Amino acid sequence: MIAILGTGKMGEALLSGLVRAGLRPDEIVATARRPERAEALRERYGVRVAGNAEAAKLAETLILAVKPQDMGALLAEIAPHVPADRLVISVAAGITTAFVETRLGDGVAVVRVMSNTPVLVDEAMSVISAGAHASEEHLRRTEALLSPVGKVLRIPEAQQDAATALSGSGPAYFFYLVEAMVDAGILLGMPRAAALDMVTQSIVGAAIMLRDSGEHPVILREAVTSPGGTTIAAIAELERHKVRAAFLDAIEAACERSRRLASG
Ligand SMILES: NC(=O)C1=CN([C@@H]2O[C@H](COP(=O)(O)OP(=O)(O)OC[C@H]3O[C@@H](n4cnc5c(N)ncnc54)[C@H](OP(=O)(O)O)[C@@H]3O)[C@@H](O)[C@H]2O)C=CC1
Ligand SMILES: O=C(O)[C@@H]1CCC=N1
Repeated sequence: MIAILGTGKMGEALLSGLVRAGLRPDEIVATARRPERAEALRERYGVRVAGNAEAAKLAETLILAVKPQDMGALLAEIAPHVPADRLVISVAAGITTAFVETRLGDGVAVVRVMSNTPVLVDEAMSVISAGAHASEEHLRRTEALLSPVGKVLRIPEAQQDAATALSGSGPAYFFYLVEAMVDAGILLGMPRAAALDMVTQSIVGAAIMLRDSGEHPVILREAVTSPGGTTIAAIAELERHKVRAAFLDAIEAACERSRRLASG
């Protein structure tokens, strides 16, 4: 039995992925703070819903998916009900494995995960790190849960905040970029729906080329950039507006925020 504690956006994305991957709904128990939310999850997926303490007792694997600010309260609530042989997977930004271990005690195995919302389309990027008591087997169990919904990479825990800033938040940067490009299309008099189609297909095509060609992004960009042409006119403006520097600063800020999240 797998429990998802705090089934909001990320918890539900993971839950739907587990169901798509073939887990039976009766092998999953979900918890939520509001009864109407729990009821909606039960109706949508046929999973069992329960309180946190009951779910912690029932499941061998617990996925903690509350916001970082709510993690202390959740751990205090479940600590008396988590036997030492459980695997506890935390997907919260900024929450260290030590934070969870200290509150659950007794050598419980903790794996820290940073995934992202493309889990909804089985294209997640999930990075995982073992806590002090998590073994190779615990990492394998975590990989088995996450690999049906995307790519999984093991990283040292010291890199988790950087990964949160890059791939955890990453999809938001691309959506933001799409919004901006569609607005540019509107500025040029393009209908919104057509502009969105053009930008979406361009980003999908570019992403697949990046993933499947094995080429460096610089090579792929240079192939689009004709001497004296349109692309270099646009790139010159992006450079003039320091867009590259803005990305460096933005992702550094996200990493710094991740580091501070556990303290509220
Ligand atoms: N969204 C994303 O792209 C990503 C999020 N994450 C991480 O996932 C976690 C959740 O984020 P997200 O899904 O966006 O946030 P949400 O607010 O959508 O989900 C958190 C859920 O937990 C519920 N909750 C809070 N406290 C409790 C409790 N004590 N018992 C049961 N349920 C509780 C909340 O209930 P209520 O609705 O009543 O507040 C809410 O539904 C965060 O830690 C975040 O860092 C990681 C990667 C990507
Ligand atoms: O914005 C956040 O804090 C969460 C973590 C990574 C993506 N969303």
